[in-house]
Amino acid sequence: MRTNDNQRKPSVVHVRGLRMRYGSTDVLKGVDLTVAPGEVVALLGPNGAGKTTTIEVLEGFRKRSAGDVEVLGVDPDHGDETWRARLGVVLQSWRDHGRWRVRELLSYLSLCYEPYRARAFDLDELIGSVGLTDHAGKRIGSLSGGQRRRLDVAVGLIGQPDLLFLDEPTVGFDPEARREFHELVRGLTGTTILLTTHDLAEAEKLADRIVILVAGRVVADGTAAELAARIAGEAEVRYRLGGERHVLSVADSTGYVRNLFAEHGTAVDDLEVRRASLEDVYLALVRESELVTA
Ligand SMILES: Nc1ncnc2c1ncn2[C@@H]1O[C@H](COP(=O)(O)OP(=O)(O)OP(=O)(O)O)[C@@H](O)[C@H]1O
Repeated sequence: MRTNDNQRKPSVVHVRGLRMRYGSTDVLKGVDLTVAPGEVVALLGPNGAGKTTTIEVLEGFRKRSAGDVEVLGVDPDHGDETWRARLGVVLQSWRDHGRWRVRELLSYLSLCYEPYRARAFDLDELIGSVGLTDHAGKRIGSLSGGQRRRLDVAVGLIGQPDLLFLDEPTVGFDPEARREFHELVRGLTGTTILLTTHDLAEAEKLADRIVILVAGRVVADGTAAELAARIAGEAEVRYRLGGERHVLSVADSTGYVRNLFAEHGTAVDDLEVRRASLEDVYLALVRESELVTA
């Protein structure tokens, strides 16, 4: 977590018993979610689990069917312009404004936030912080996918938001652009972020806390290590001894390895201890929850 006294501060997002119904279909069935100031929370879940719906309710884009929701201390159904100006929203990449130049668009958008600004704002600093200084004079239509996404983030940050929403931010990125984007987000120290993603490595890299949503319900909420502890009874230990390969699952891997070395010393070779990855944890939790809700 990027701030150490989050527990004592009021939460940025506070959701209790959120329900959403489209026609006769319940899409959110009582979601509880808390995000503390400065925290980065990743919302994971299979297609159709309700992630975007949840985010859209929090952004005030959708009216919920039931439940208590506060974002920055305000019910999103009653959020005014001042409240809205405190939110940053990065939607899945948009393709408008191709003829505008980067700095020109950001400068124009920045003016819209001027009446709501509490802090000094430097446009070139923002452009620099998303790594677009060398592209500030370029037409938006000529940017690469990764540069375009940086611009999306700059648009999300232009109002100096207290809370930033990132909806599947790196879809379609090549590995280099993805890594650069992750560095960019990790550099936004102090900004509270709620992101959705299908990329588990991304969630693990960026998020302080992971919330897994399945069929409209939160089935897990914790750090990646806490989630792993929920299912990871055993670790896999692999090693080579006297030319023979050994692979086995053990509950106490540290104790096992200690005994192994005490008994065989330097004859043990190629040792690997593998704990459950976030992907193992995620798939186990989703399967378990789908069995319960089936
Ligand atoms: N306007 C709508 N009217 C009716 N049903 C809707 C509407 N919007 C979303 N849904 C349904 O609500 C469910 C949740 O959708 P949502 O987009 O929130 O899921 P998601 O977890 O974000 O999925 P994905 O990972 O595919 O983006 C889906 O079954 C979807 O079909």
